[in-house]
This record gives sequence, C-alpha cells and structure tokens, in this order.
Amino acid sequence: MGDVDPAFVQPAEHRPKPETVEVEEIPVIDLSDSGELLSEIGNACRNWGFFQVINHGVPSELRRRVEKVAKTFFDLPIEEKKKVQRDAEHPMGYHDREHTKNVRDWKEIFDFFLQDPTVVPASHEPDDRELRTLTNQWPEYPPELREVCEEYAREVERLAFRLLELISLSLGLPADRLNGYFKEQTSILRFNYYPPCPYPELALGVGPHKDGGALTVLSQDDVGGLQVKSKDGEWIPVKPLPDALIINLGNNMQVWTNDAYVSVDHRVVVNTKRERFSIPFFFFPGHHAMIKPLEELVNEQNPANYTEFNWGKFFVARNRSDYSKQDVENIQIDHFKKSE
Ligand SMILES: O=C(O)CCC(=O)C(=O)O
Ligand SMILES: [Fe+2]
Repeated sequence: MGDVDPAFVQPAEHRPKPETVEVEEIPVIDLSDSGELLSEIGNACRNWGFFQVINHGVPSELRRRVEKVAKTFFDLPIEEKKKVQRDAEHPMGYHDREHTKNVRDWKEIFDFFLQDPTVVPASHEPDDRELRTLTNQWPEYPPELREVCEEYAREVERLAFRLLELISLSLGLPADRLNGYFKEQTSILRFNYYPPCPYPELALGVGPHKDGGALTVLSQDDVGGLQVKSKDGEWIPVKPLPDALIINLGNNMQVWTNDAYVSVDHRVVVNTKRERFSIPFFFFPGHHAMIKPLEELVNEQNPANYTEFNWGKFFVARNRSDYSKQDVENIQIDHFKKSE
C-alpha cells in the first residue's frame, strides 16, 4: 500500500465497510411497458429517488462508442489532458481535484455543457445581476470525442425530457408542467474515471452527496461501486445491468414536489483492481429558473417546506467549491428548508 494522501481520507463515519448481505435493490422500470409505468415511476420517486430504466431508447452501440472515447481520453498523458484543464474562466473540461463536501474524490473528470455557450450568473452574490457566458473546451485527442459526445448528449437529453414528462404525469400534473424551467438549460454531461485505489477502505470515488438539478441520467460500466442510501439508512449497491441507465432525482425535484419525491444521498466506493467509468448527465434548469414547491402540490394542510431560490445562484455557489477545499460547508438544499 502506498502512502496515504490525507486529502482523500474520509471522516470515519463515511468510510466504506465491507459489503454486507444485500437485502434490497433499487427498482428496475421498463419504459416500453405502458401499463403500470406512471405508478412504477411514482413509487420509485417516492420511496427511493433512484431507479434503473431499460428499453429507454438510448442506443447501446452509441454508449459503447462514448465509453471508448472516454477511456482513450483518460489514458492520455496528464500533460495532454491538462491542455483542457478547467479553471475559473473555463469551468468545463478536465479536472482531477474534485472535492465532495471538502474531501478529495478518488477520480478524474471531464465535463461539458449541453448548450454551448451556456449563460450563468457571474457570481453567487445575491445582488450581483451580472451574467457570464461559458463555453466548452474540447481536447484534440481523440479527434472523434466531440462528435460522439454531442451525439450522446442529444440522445440522453431526449430521454431526460421524456422522464420529466412521465414524472409530471405521475404527480397528476400536465406532461409539460416542468418543461419551461429548461429554456436555456445549464445541463452538464460528465465523464467520471475512477482509477484503482490502494486504500479503498479510507477513500471514496465520490463522497456522499445529493445531485443538484432536476434529475440525473447515469450510465455506468460493469465494475460497480455506486451505492444509494435507502430510507433505512443502509448503503445499497446499484448493480450494473447491461444497457440499463440509472435515474436519480436531484434537489429541484424534491423541492418542486414539496418532499413527496426524494433526492437521496449516494456515493461511489473504489477498489484496488479495476478502473471504473461512469457518465452522468445532470439535467439542470436555465439560470433564471426560480425553484419552489409547485403551487398545485401545496395547500393549507401541506404548506411549502422550502423558500424560493434562484437556480443560477445555486449552481454557481455549488461550483465554487470545486477548485479546492473551502472553509465553509458547500451549499446544500437544506439551506432553503423552512424551519419547523
Ligand atoms: O459514478 C457514479 O456511479 C456516480 C457519480 C455521481 O454520483 C456523480 O457524479 O454525481
Ligand atoms: Fe451524484
């Protein structure tokens, strides 16, 4: 075992334990099954905030091509990857210093915006009205990376809109109830690369966190490592299923539904032997979107649990902590929870 870099060491309560007996699994939903689809989605969103989908329409052949370019990219020498390194001016690109809740993650990433350019607030300061226009950075190698990524992004975006509509219907709302929030969307597609780790009992690929945004569409390879916190507080491994995609709800969905649907903690454990790849698509609203519980879902008996907040400011505040450890806790959705 090599020397342990303290930046990666998780606090004792977050260190992964050897796997216990698997009792439960997150639901698997067949999107081609029209019969029970809405109630299956509703139950999964209420009880888990996580499910896998099959027959989702994203071609598996395209996924194999994306995985191939991702591997080729991460296998490049570090100097080559650093040519598209992200910095304060270009927040998209390559990064190997990601922190979750101030502990360093055992991974490298490559990010790009679905919309190029993407407009976001210039700062997280509430009174600063200035906006910033951000663009993607594309590596020179492998040369086909950009085209393959953009093709995959279009497919996965289509699925994300379909899920958004199914979720709206499952809440008894019109199918397009949430679509307006995604004008000028700030969505991001990310490649996660988790190299083998010499001390997997101390570090995590990604520390426990909830995703921001509306929902995430995640493609994982066959290695495994993603774990979801169940309602009983157990870490449940998400079994790799060939060609399935994993869907999890983000904070915004929990707020829109006034806690009827849940955004739950998840994390990634690493291992000493096999590298792992995953590709999350973070479906994010436009920067102007104001997020609060939907009026149709609150009433006197069930008053709003959250105060309204601006998505753009939340997005910028959250990304602020990506560059280094911060002294204060990263912004969390609970900051907008009304006190009892
Ligand atoms: O790698 C995974 O399976 C999940 C990664 C994740 O949760 C994230 O990037 O937000
Ligand atoms: Fe996540």
